[in-house]
Amino acid sequence: MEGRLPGLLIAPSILTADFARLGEEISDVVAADADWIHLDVIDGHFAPNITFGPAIIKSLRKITKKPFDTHLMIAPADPFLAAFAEAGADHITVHAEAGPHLHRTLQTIRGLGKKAGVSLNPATSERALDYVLDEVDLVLVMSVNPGFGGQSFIPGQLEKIRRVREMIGRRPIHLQVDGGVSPKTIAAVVEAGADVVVAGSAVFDGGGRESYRKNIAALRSAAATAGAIAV
Ligand SMILES: O=C(CO)[C@H](O)[C@H](O)COP(=O)(O)O
Ligand SMILES: [Fe+2]
Repeated sequence: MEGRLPGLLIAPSILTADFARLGEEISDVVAADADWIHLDVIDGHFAPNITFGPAIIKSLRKITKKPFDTHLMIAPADPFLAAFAEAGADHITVHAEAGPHLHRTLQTIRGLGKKAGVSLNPATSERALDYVLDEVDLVLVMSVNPGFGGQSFIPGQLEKIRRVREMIGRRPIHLQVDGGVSPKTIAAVVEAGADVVVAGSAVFDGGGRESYRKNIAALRSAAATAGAIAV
């Protein structure tokens, strides 16, 4: 497909969707060519917002078979991993800052039969991944501080994305970037090494599947110009 970067996955974040019509909103982004559905779980303790938990995810599971990419901004995460797995999460990503036993947490997620992800806040070094990469299926670099959609991309995170890409080497690990990704920033993110981008406000703009289709297509074609766009 013209303007489409092979291998790039787009994961719309439902944080900026209309929560009164969440099922329809998910059907609409699926119809609009989303690859994964990114579910932001926030507890008001680890990050300053409160969203939803396993019960909502279980209901949404009926809407689509697309991978549910679950971003846990909660601490502690360990007591809730089984509930998110049972609710239908496919990927469970925890924050490196959320608990003292990251290695054990990642082993638990894989033991539940799910893909294990680690997320890094903007102030967290990529060195937090040392000694756990063999337990990881996905690294999520936050390009905003966690909690809210619609924030501005933090350009300093591009250097971290490049370093994580180098650390991953030939391992089969996705490198995902989340926060402030738009047609203006996506090329730089992809050029730095991301193969999965999360986008909330850039996708859920306009309302309805035709707008979402245009928004996702705009992200894909901007990504395909990697090299030409600065942030
Ligand atoms: O994890 C998140 C916030 O904590 C969201 O996934 C992220 O902010 C997406 O929204 P936007 O693309 O509007 O920045
Ligand atoms: Fe997220």
